[in-house]
Amino acid sequence: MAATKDYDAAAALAVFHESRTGVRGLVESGATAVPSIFLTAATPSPQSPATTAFAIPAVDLSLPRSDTVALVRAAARSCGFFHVINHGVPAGVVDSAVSAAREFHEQPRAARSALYSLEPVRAVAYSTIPNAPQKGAPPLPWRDTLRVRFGPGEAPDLGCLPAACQDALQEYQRSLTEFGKEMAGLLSEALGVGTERLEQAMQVEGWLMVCHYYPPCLEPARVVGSLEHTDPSLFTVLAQDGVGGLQVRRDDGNGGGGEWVDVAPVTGALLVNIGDVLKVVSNDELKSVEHRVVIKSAQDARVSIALFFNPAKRDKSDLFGPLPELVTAEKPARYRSFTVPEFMSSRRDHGHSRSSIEQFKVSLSQ
Ligand SMILES: O=C(O)CCC(=O)C(=O)O
Ligand SMILES: [Fe+2]
Repeated sequence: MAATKDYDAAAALAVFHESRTGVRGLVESGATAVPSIFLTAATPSPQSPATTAFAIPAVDLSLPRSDTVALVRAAARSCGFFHVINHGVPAGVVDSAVSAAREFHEQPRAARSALYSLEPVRAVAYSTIPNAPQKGAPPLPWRDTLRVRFGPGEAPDLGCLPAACQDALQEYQRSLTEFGKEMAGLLSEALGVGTERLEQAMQVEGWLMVCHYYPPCLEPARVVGSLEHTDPSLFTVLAQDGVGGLQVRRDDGNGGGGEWVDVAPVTGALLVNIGDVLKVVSNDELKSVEHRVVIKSAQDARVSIALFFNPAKRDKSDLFGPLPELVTAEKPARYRSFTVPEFMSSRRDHGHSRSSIEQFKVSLSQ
């Protein structure tokens, strides 16, 4: 009776989106059982504990430049994730942004539901973003997201957000613009191609911000906060509260998926991870690592803000591929060149896992 089951799931999904109040709406309404549209078919559950203690590397921006570059190089080549400390973004700016995101998601239902939209975001949209279809994955994550697009072009009209929230998110994005330029320079130096090279090649911009809210769940082991994925960005900067739940997949050394390990939040740090576009541009020098979010708490909601730094050059004529300096006789180009629209369409077709860049891989066997 697959057809009946599918019909029920589609109907349940439609009813959920029509409520326009996200997962938090369910929790607020006192629901005790997790609806099946959130349940993972696959076992074991994503909650399965990490077996190895593993510390995400830290990069200290107050060290002499060459030491910082060495830390970035080591972290971006091994783990693909690193905490940045002494980053120069005032702690108050980061904390206010995380509080503002929480405030948005914890507003009364009517205020949130006015912004509920599943459409690609122009300036501001709020929704539970469905998972891309993937075998064994539930249709919905246990997560609500406020998406804010800051560019290109004029500053967005954030007038639909509460005033305090507008100011805090805008201030955070402004502060991270400087930080993003600094990070692009460090990553460029880490690749040995000169401070300005990444900026010149692609114009690095942090325009897309996603403010996630992971409500508490009475059956946390049965839901997925964020399904495993790699980021499509050059790099992503994440601010989070102290609840935890982010996990990264360690490399098993053979290019395959290793075990999941917890990324414990570090007070005052910003977390940076390498995305698929930078992996390609670096000709596989840097790693774009799979990550996911599990729900840790039956009491506390978790809040995180991801800012995606992407190439601003994204026309049909702007080609990306491994930087010529990183292609040698010993290390030929691992990928063919492609445009950002081509890459995004591959991601839609292949889901958000690492397979979306595989199709640009050049076969090295001939
Ligand atoms: O909430 C998090 O910690 C991670 C979110 C994430 O991976 C993303 O938005 O791409
Ligand atoms: Fe991500």
